[in-house]
Amino acid sequence: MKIKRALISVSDKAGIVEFARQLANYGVEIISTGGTMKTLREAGIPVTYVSDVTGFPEIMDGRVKTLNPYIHGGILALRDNPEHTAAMERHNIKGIDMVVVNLYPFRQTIAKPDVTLGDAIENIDIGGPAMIRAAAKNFQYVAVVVNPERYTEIIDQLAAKQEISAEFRMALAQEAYHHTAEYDACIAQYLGKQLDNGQFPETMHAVYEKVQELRYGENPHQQAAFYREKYGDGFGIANAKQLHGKELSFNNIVDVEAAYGIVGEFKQPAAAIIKHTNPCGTGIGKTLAEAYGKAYEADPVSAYGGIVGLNREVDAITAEEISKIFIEAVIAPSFTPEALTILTRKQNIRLLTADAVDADVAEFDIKKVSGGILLQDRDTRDAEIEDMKVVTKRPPTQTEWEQLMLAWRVVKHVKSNAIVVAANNQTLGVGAGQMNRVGAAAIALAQAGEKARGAVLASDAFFPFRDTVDTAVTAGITAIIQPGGSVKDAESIQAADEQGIAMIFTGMRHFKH
Ligand SMILES: NC(=O)c1ncn([C@@H]2O[C@H](COP(=O)(O)O)[C@@H](O)[C@H]2O)c1NC=O
Repeated sequence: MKIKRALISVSDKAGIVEFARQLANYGVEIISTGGTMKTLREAGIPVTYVSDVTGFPEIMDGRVKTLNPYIHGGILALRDNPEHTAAMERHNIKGIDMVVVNLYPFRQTIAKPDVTLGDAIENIDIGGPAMIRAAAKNFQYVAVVVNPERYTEIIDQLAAKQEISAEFRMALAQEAYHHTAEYDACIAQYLGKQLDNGQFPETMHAVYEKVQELRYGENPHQQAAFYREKYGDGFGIANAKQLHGKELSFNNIVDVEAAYGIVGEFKQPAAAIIKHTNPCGTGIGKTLAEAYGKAYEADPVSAYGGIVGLNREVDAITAEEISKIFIEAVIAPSFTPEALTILTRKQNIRLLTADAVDADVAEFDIKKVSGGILLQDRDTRDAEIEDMKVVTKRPPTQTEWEQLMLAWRVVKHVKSNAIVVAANNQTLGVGAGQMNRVGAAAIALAQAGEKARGAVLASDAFFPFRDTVDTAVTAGITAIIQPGGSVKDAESIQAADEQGIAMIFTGMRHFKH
């Protein structure tokens, strides 16, 4: 299919002069709207003004410029349909074989802090999408170009064969419909916000772009790919930079997310080691190396093959410690050059940096169920000592308070039913994903062993019975943090008081399913 006439009407004029010049060199006649025409003519490229084709001026501040049968007939005519070609002849409509359009910058306009509804509305492109959709529908005969990144490939095809291949025209059409769909979705979302339709939209049009295909999914027999929000703010795991190591696996990505989530809870240097999305060890310290050492010591057996999350720049001392065992991946805000030298000695270890997600980012937590999704706010509420209530006769000591806060911050990230035992700025035992709470406590306490004597215990949800308190005290726990709210709270409090331990209620639950 030879390209004889091209209509170019672009808001983003990047690369357009060079592209149009090349088209002109191949003998393509170029038609353009006012601004584009000006840009091209100033560059010395011959251009036919769209008004000279339509016989009509651009009117109403450009709201109507290409919405005309001379344009749309030229784009939509089926070139091998005698009725269509007869109509072209009868009405003196000439074919348009290529449409190069990018749209009024609606998304950029509404991103401006002082944007008015009027500005937004004026930036809704009408003529552009009409031409794009027409050209995409008629891709058998017409090439549609919405993405400036395609300019080079188009010129390459013209250089090689003087035409655009049928396969490429279809791919361009598909890209074009994605483009207009995204554009309209953005407008609908914006208008929904103006109408204050509530926090949860009636219809969701999320736009994700593929980051990479993965070797496999959760298991080798499952195929998988990784996507990120196309118009996100650039934070979080989907925007992490991989500095070194093997390609991330599906499970690595999930675990890296978990690791970064935990260490993001802490203001002081913190480290977490993740296995199957649960933290087998978490530590805090004055330095990152100290925090990592505590996280590792918490459960050295499970740490093997784990994913490490750190909330400070990784220094050489920490890097040396990490490189002592096999670790799958490390995520941190940054690495010093020395740390990178040490860690990259290991060929396979994946090293990632990412911007943590701020608590105030209005992002939904989304969970997939068959046939739908569940949306909720992210669980970002910070634990403040002032919000907590001492319910026992004995209040926690200062040290107990510190360890209780550590355990509480960690238990939030452990699969429910969850129990965390902690002392000396590290977790000692983690009971994750159990079907009853006392079972989770038994696992965490067994793992802590003798170290549970004088340690503290956190529970992600209330105790339905006093049995967990009794089990904890028997193992040597001296203070407990839990949400409270059970009908049998009084029995748990009595159990704590009888045995002289401290207990605090947070009034907030941290289930994680
Ligand atoms: N109204 C129309 O008929 C119309 N035809 C093309 N446009 C848009 O006008 C823009 C280019 O305008 P200019 O060449 O004047 O800078 C493009 O983003 C194109 O999508 C139109 N503008 C908006 O709807």
